[in-house]
Amino acid sequence: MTKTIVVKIGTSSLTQPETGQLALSTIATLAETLSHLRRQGHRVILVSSGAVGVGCARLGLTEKPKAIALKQAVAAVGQGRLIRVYDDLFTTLQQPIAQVLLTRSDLVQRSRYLNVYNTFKELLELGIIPVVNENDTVAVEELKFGDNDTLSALVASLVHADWLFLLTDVDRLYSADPRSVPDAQPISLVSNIKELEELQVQTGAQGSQWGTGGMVTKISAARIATAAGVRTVITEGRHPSNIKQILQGESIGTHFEAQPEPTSARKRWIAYGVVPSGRLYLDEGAVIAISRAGKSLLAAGITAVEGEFDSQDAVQLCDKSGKEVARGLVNYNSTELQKICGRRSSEIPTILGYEGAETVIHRDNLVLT
Ligand SMILES: Nc1ncnc2c1ncn2[C@@H]1O[C@H](COP(=O)(O)OP(=O)(O)O)[C@@H](O)[C@H]1O
Ligand SMILES: N[C@@H](CCC(=O)OP(=O)(O)O)C(=O)O
Repeated sequence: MTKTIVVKIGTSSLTQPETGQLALSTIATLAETLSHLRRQGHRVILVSSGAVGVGCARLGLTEKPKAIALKQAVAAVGQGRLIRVYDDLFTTLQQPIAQVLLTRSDLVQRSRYLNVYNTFKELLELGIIPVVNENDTVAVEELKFGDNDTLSALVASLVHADWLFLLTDVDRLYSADPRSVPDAQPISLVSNIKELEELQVQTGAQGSQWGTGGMVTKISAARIATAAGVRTVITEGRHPSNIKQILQGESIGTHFEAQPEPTSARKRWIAYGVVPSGRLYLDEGAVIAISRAGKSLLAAGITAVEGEFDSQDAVQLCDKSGKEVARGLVNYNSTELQKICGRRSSEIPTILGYEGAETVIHRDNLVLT
């Protein structure tokens, strides 16, 4: 049966750790594996990191630049090199590819989000493998995916993928970073992401020398993808052909099972596509009403409003400790909400001088995070 498969490969697998030069045999095997999957009729998307790493190697830099402008310039050098190598390899295998560079702002506006979706759909229908990366050269700090684990999960969610493979420089997830904790225990299956809290998995804050985010961003990517119904696997990038074996049922790497009832595409866009422009703090009753009873948010349950936003913008909904519990699109702007928070719906027309919406966030526009 045809499956939609998103494969993300990190810098640590694409480059040789000692020299920073391209790991050509890995990239060639990856191209062979993905072309093979295409020939079997699967729809394949590659999310490839490496622009900064490859750019550094090209320019003889021995570590990742910290200054943003330099990093953006280096990425521009590296992305060109990277796509050239991919195109040569895939062309040798008669497999057409396309370069898709995205920024966070491409997913913020619903119309642009749908546009990106349509482009992917068209490319996949044409039998092309899109090679995706963040457009590092133009991305601004406030509107960045920041890491390609998150980007690949958002792409997998957008295209309703069946599988997301996160290829990295460890063979699977461990109970702690195996580099610093030699007796860390391997984890093969995560049926529910909440299990990881119970298992007290340690992920450290950083990745390898050239990587971004380490295991933390892979787990948060698995959370986004599995909530969208995408089975996610963390496995070793050095052996991309493992993907074929995994698809045949072999237990390689760490598998995160997809949630049985994925949230709707529109709610996923609210949760992960849009960037929230403010925060609403809720009292306990409101938290229970929206999270357990699936109710809409009313002004009475809001204790404080933070940030400036317009009606229909996205905001975070937080409990009294500041922990985010949900996100949603508001029916009032921040000035109006400052006036009506904590007040009953029947009082709103008198306070504002006009009839407003009955709810602050309708449950159709509200998603638990
Ligand atoms: N619990 C853990 N299990 C496995 N690896 C971990 C864990 N915690 C931290 N890591 C580290 O995460 C690194 C992979 O992340 P990263 O360097 O960002 O890779 P990539 O470039 O593939 O995105 C591994 O090299 C490993 O040292
Ligand atoms: N977009 C950046 C990669 C960011 C990133 O997540 O890197 P990695 O942790 O190696 O997957 C680049 O192409 O260099």
